[in-house]
Amino acid sequence: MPSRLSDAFETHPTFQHHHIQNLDLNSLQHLPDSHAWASELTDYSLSPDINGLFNLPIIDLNDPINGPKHLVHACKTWGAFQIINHGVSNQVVHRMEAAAKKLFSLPYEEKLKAERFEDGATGYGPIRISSLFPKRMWSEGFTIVGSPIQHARELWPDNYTSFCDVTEEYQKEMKELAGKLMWIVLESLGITKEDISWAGPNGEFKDSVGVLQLNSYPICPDPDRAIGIVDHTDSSLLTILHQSNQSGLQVFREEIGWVSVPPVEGALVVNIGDLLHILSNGLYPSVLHRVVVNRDRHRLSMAYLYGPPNNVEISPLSKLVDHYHPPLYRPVTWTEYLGMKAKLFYKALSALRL
Ligand SMILES: C=C1C[C@]23C[C@H]1CC[C@H]2[C@@]12CCC[C@@](C)(C(=O)O1)[C@H]2[C@@H]3C(=O)O
Ligand SMILES: O=C(O)CCC(=O)C(=O)O
Ligand SMILES: [Fe+2]
Repeated sequence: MPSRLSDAFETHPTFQHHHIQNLDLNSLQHLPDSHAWASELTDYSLSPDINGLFNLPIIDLNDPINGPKHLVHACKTWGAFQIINHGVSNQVVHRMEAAAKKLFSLPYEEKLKAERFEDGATGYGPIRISSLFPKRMWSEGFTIVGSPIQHARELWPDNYTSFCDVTEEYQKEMKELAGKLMWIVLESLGITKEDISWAGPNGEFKDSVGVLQLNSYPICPDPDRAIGIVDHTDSSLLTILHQSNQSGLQVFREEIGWVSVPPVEGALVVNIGDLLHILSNGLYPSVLHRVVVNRDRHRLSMAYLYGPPNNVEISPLSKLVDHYHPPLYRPVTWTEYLGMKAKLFYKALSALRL
């Protein structure tokens, strides 16, 4: 039985296709065939005037009256929302953003020194799911599970501590906010601290695990035929996302389509992931989202994927289950679920259906 999150990466390595070469996206004048997706991908974006009719709800965490009301609606219909007054200082976010920019603007050969291994968790490279697709995505990633010290040493032998300090500070802030958000979301379902033993005696989610995913989307010579990150749901309980001041993120709404989420200065985007979908017995479904790229401006994002402690089995909360609402999913640990996702991808959640 795997017990650490990184075991999921060792037991389920994702192999890169031999026929797709590693390319430095930042230097390409034309879209190579390896990155050219069928054009139906980006065709489905809403036109700007229609998109303006559908706005991802913005929730003020300091508003005890309207906040919770908007939250329930957002969780049920969008699977995502933006938050303001979240308590994370702008400085911390901007320090992390600057560190990420510094990393991605290194020469390609330098970045490869910090490459993520096929069976590893931390490091530079295409996102983990990219090997499941015949085409490459127009993005570079840097995944951080725990401390990035070994990889930072490769990149900046004489000055690796500053990158580590900034990520540590950011992860700490994110973990605290994620715990806070968990209770806001859970309380909206009528769940209290007694209902979740793994949250710890004070409900502080001390042993919960977070993964920091930095994403860079270089300027793209042919954005209509490329995709930054293909449509997916996150495996997390919830994900806290900072997007730099450049649009690109889209969330899928049934009967509407792909809605763009314009960046709001100082706001963070929250996505519901598959594990919260399971925990809420499907009441709060995980959100399908993707990233489109553009011709003029580089884009950066930082996603904090928050999950339960390793070894904790997530299953529909008993308070949400009764004779009329039978449990829809069988119990699963995050590690086990990541392994399923690496094999089944879109079908991973339904494979857990009872
Ligand atoms: C703990 C996680 C969760 C991962 C895999 C692993 C490390 C990085 C996460 C992401 C981040 C980018 C999208 C995604 C789909 C990907 O390819 O890598 C995510 C995936 C998941 O949510 O399933
Ligand atoms: O870049 C973004 O806005 C989204 C990134 C994302 O979906 C992820 O890292 O899981
Ligand atoms: Fe995502």
